Amino acid sequence: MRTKLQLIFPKKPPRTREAVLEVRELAKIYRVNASYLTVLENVRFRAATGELVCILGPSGCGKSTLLKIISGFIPPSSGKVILNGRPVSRPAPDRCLVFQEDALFPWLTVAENIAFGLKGRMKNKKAVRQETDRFLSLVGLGPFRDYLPREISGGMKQRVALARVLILRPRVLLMDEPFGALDAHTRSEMQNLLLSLWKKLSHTILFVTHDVNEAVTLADRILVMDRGPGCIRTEIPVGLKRPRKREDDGFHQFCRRLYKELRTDR
Ligand SMILES: Nc1ncnc2c1ncn2[C@@H]1O[C@H](COP(=O)(O)OP(=O)(O)OP(=O)(O)O)[C@@H](O)[C@H]1O
Repeated sequence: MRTKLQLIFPKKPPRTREAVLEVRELAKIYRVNASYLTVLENVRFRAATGELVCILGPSGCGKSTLLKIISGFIPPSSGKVILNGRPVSRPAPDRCLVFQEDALFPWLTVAENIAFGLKGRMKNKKAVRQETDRFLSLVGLGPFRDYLPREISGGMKQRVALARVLILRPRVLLMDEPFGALDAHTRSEMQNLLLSLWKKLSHTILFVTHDVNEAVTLADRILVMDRGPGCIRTEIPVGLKRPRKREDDGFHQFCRRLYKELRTDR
């Protein structure tokens, strides 16, 4: 049965772009001591090439578990993840995961951290340097190329974390509350940076958050999850024009509707 809010929100327009990622009837059961915990049940959705999809849901609904399965770090108990027509069975550079606390290599400089994943793939040192410079500049860290991670701020570390995965040209970028530990101003700067990189590089992004404002700022489409066990309750296309401004009435209205959708007693 459709909820009241599903009736208020416009239906997603027909997808014109090819699906790059398909999650089919995914379930995950963890074994904890002697008992079993069903964390995900019947999760299914698709993400088109170049689409920015936010996954929004309460704590413990299985958002991180879902991203770990899509990245191939853990297997599902049943169901499948299909990327470009092929089932995912292990981690691969076509799917890169960025976490809230991204551990950079502390003994490498900013530029060396960004170049790290390229070295096994590109033999030509000049080409590695050129690519590294390009990504340093894309994330605004050109002047900091020789700094060590301990010498830069939390926001700058997340820029390095972003650059070092984007340089690998993943088909799908998986982001697990990547800006959750940043102050409000830096967080907003990082959201703008992510949007400008996404516009330039047009990769598909799955972005997990429990911040309604963040989801409305970023997403083409929001998947709202429920817990106990985790499933996708509804999909909401965000029809607001970009760039989105938080002070706009349309933005507020959208957030209010989403808050309602997230309430379990609605
Ligand atoms: N390796 C594991 N073994 C057993 N249970 C786990 C494991 N990983 C996660 N869980 C459980 O699965 C449930 C979902 O966890 P998960 O981290 O995926 O949720 P989440 O929605 O990302 O939460 P949050 O928003 O708080 O980060 C929780 O009850 C958690 O305790």
